[in-house]
Amino acid sequence: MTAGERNELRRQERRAARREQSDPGAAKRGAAEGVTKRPAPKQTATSAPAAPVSQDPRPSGITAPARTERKKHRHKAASRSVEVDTTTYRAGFACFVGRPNAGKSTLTNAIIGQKIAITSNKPQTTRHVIRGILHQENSQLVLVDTPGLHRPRTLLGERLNDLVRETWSEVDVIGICFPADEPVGAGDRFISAEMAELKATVIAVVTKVDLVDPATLTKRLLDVSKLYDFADIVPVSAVSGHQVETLVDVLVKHLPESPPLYPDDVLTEEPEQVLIGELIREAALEGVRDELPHSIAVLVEEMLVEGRTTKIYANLFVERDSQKSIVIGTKGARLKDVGTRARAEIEQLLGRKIYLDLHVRIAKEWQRDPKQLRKLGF
Ligand SMILES: Nc1nc2c(ncn2[C@@H]2O[C@H](COP(=O)(O)OP(=O)(O)OP(=O)(O)O)[C@@H](O)[C@H]2O)c(=O)[nH]1
Repeated sequence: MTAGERNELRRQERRAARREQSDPGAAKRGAAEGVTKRPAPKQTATSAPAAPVSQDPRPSGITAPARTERKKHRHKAASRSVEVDTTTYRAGFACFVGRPNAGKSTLTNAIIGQKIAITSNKPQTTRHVIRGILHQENSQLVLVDTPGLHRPRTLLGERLNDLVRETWSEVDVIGICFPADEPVGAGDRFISAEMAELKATVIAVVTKVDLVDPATLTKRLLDVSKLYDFADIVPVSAVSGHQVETLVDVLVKHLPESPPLYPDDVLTEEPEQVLIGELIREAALEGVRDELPHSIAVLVEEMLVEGRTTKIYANLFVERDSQKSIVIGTKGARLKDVGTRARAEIEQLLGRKIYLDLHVRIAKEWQRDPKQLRKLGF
């Protein structure tokens, strides 16, 4: 071995030791991540029996509440001491798709039981692929959150579409979300048609059922059932929790038999800084009535732990001067408000006190500039 080779070997050993020190689970997770790249064989998913058909006058395949007495839709992480029976254990990836505002993020949060995806009543606020992991005794459900599919107008739009299609091709189950309070439309037909070529099992999720009466729901379920040959159709309300557990059961039923893909203490793969950035962006979007959602990006520049407080320095990027004034508001009142709301959310996420330093900056045309997009994490 040459001196150069010896040095390289030592460098590699040092790097591995550092990695292990800073994140002892990394090696295990790394191995698990490899599984996501596998050409996921659809083993049991396609052959799994359909969910029990209810007595309701609904199309076949619609899944009625399996257990009416189920208390809550929160799930505890499986205890470490639980022996995993890998012969019946299922693990895999699922994602929710659907038109903007269909309730995908809210549903992801309801299933994982922690605020990991970003919700807002403005369409198109979900940008990052955020994985939430639901650990149950005999299954592990990895939820991938994607933005919607759109006619791209900018480089960002194209990247987002690529991301969506890439995600669709990697998951085991796709749940198309149809809001119960809106009629089935062209967007729903477009998304359903996109499913034909995919290897994943496709189910329909009729969301926000708390907003409609039974007759409207029945009509919506029938309309949805005509769109595609869904493996199951599940009506849910992420807000009331109605049928959220049933939906989890259905998703899990369609996962392949597989050992766990992640250690049982992992809730999301998204780094803390990205989650914090998303919470700030969500706060900044509140009450904005124009096209601003597409133009705001947040980058958490630095996080410093000082005693019991974590200091967070973040930049809020907009594209134009006029947008900057909107975000800041009269005499800075709006930005102050954004900071207060974001701080409360972040403190809840981190479970400790934070000091938040927010700056609004202009990054001209960032949605069209590859360098800026990279910097902002796209
Ligand atoms: N009443 C009711 N409202 C819901 C429910 N699920 C979501 N919402 C509301 O619908 C709006 C959109 O929800 P999101 O979860 O952000 O929708 P999304 O599909 O992720 O939206 P995009 O990120 O735009 O694709 C929010 O205001 C939610 O609070 C539900 O089950 N019941």
